[in-house]
Amino acid sequence: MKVGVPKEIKTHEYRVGLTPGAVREYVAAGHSVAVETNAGAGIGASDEEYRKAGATLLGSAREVFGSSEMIVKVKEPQPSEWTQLRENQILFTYLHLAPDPEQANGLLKSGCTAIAYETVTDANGGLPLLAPMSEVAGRLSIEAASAALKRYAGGRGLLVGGVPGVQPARIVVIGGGVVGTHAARMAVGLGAEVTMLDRSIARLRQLDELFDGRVRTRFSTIEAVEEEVFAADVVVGAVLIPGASAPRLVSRKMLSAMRKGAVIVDVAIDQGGCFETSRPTTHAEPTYEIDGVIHYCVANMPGAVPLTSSHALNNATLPFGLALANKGFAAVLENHHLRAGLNVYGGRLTYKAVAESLGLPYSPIVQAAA
Ligand SMILES: NC(=O)C1=CN([C@@H]2O[C@H](COP(=O)(O)OP(=O)(O)OC[C@H]3O[C@@H](n4cnc5c(N)ncnc54)[C@H](O)[C@@H]3O)[C@@H](O)[C@H]2O)C=CC1
Ligand SMILES: CC(=O)C(=O)O
Ligand SMILES: [Mg+2]
Repeated sequence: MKVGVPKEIKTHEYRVGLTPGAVREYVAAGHSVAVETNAGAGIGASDEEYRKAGATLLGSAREVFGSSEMIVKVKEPQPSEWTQLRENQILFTYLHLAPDPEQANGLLKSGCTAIAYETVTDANGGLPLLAPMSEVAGRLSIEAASAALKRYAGGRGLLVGGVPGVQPARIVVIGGGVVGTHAARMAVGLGAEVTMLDRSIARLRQLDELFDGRVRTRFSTIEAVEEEVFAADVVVGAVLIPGASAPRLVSRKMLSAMRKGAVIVDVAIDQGGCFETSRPTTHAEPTYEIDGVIHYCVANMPGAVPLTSSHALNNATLPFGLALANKGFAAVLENHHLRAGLNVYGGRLTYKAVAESLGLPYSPIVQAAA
């Protein structure tokens, strides 16, 4: 198959869809890979390294889109990219369509076959192509909170771990999945007082064991969220209902009763965010303030550490990408984990929670492929 890798164009996005190492694997499997010049600059991978790995370098995204049967990216396509996608071309990338009707419309119009990393599943009930970036974003969330808590940044002026004799920051993590767990690991490591909330009692039991009593766990109800948020110095939003818009768990009214100078890091912003007052920000201007509370809502957090993130992402996407390159759309029909990633096919939405969030018709894949 002809595989194409354009350079990422989202603000301060430095990751790349295929590393030179991954290109080598595709080429070894008999595929041709076209890479846009400078696509790997953000991870220090030169055009020469891509050439050595067996790629053909092309001077523009237009040539890459125009000549490839499958496009492998990192972030959701931007408006100038939707218009370059065509019928039956496979797009393999993060999409986060639920809160993004414009992108959804662009992809539906293109007729492309779009497989979203974030809804591909594995045999353990996990999301294997979201997990590596959730690990990164979870860990980064505490770095972001720590920066925003500084007084000059508008925060309360708290050191996350405190010092002997002075209490540390109270960090509340809503959602105890991959992001939440990695946020908690960093927060515990820095010496914060950590509370995790989740809707799954089974998950709360696992977290209790994992952290050996070092974090408090709490079942997530409106009352619990309210009590915890009011007493928090930092709140990390880390909930997910796969494919769907994030549930709004912290209202504007709750926010207004929070401590002044407290920080919220809404990692779930790529699915629309779990605070009523969240709106997506970029690494260029990551924070804003409402009611004295600092909001950090960067939708592509792992883009800030592209070297770590591109390798972690490629490790996870490689087997799925190779299956797509080897078998084309048949791979989607054959493998139910890859099929769970199919969000758009032939101008129809094939992922139920996405269609419901957007208020658009849903077509089961069997019907869409008929
Ligand atoms: N902003 C960014 O750069 C990035 C954002 N993300 C996003 O972070 C979010 C979380 O991702 P993961 O941790 O991988 O998901 P996950 O599926 O591993 O964990 C989500 C957790 O939320 C819990 N949950 C659902 N509803 C809840 C509620 N009402 N109250 C409390 N907990 C609830 C679930 O039980 C689950 O344990 C997703 O929206 C993901 O797309 C992930 C990576 C990067
Ligand atoms: C998951 C996601 O949105 C990201 O890695 O940018
Ligand atoms: Mg988006």
